[in-house]
Amino acid sequence: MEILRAENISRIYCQNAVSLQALHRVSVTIQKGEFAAILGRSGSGKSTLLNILAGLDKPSEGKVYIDGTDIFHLGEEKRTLLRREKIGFVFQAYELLHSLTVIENIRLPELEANADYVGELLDALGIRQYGTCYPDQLSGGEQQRVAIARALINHPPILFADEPTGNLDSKTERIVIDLLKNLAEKYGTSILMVTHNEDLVKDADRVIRLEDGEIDNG
Ligand SMILES: Nc1ncnc2c1ncn2[C@@H]1O[C@H](COP(=O)(O)OP(=O)(O)OP(=O)(O)O)[C@@H](O)[C@H]1O
Repeated sequence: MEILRAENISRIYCQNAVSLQALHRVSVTIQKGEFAAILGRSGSGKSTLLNILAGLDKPSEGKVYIDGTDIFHLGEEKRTLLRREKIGFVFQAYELLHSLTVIENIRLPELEANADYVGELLDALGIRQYGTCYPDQLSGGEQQRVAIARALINHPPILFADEPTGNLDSKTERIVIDLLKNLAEKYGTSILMVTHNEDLVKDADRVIRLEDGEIDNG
């Protein structure tokens, strides 16, 4: 069963009267529960593709279906609601709110979140002791674990992660990737992770290689 299907995605950026084709007719399908990695060099279009698949940016051409819904056929408001219901997003730079505690950050996308589930995520990610701390008091790896908990709080069927360990040392990177994988397996979440690190893609069920904005099937 597929959770995401993208058909012939192209993205052209226009800047200073110059246009740049960042993606050219990229098609991708992600199955329920699958852990897929998008691998490619800097500038190959990885972040552009991830942002479009997550509905954060619009393609110049092409369609994206999440759980069967054509997301760019929806108006802005409905797309935001669909994102809230179906998508979790983990950013390289964590993007936590520094004036909120760890627990407040985690609950932010889902203020009605069940307290037991918040506790379960805190335990699973080994951050229960930091619940009332502020992000600045935590290490980078700990902050990324908070960001993963926040991304999972709404039980999304698909989790997008853009270089989630890009700011971490290799030991912490391993811990974060293992946690991400274990949680996704536990909750049946699909993961689509962008990386340029060949070592990390060994964990993935499937690797999608991007080169100059195109899928490299070679
Ligand atoms: N907002 C933008 N305006 C204009 N050009 C952009 C914009 N965002 C990205 N680009 C260009 O599109 C191409 C693809 O960029 P993108 O960030 O998707 O690649 P990437 O593979 O994620 O790179 P990195 O690994 O360095 O993050 C690059 O040539 C980049 O300069």
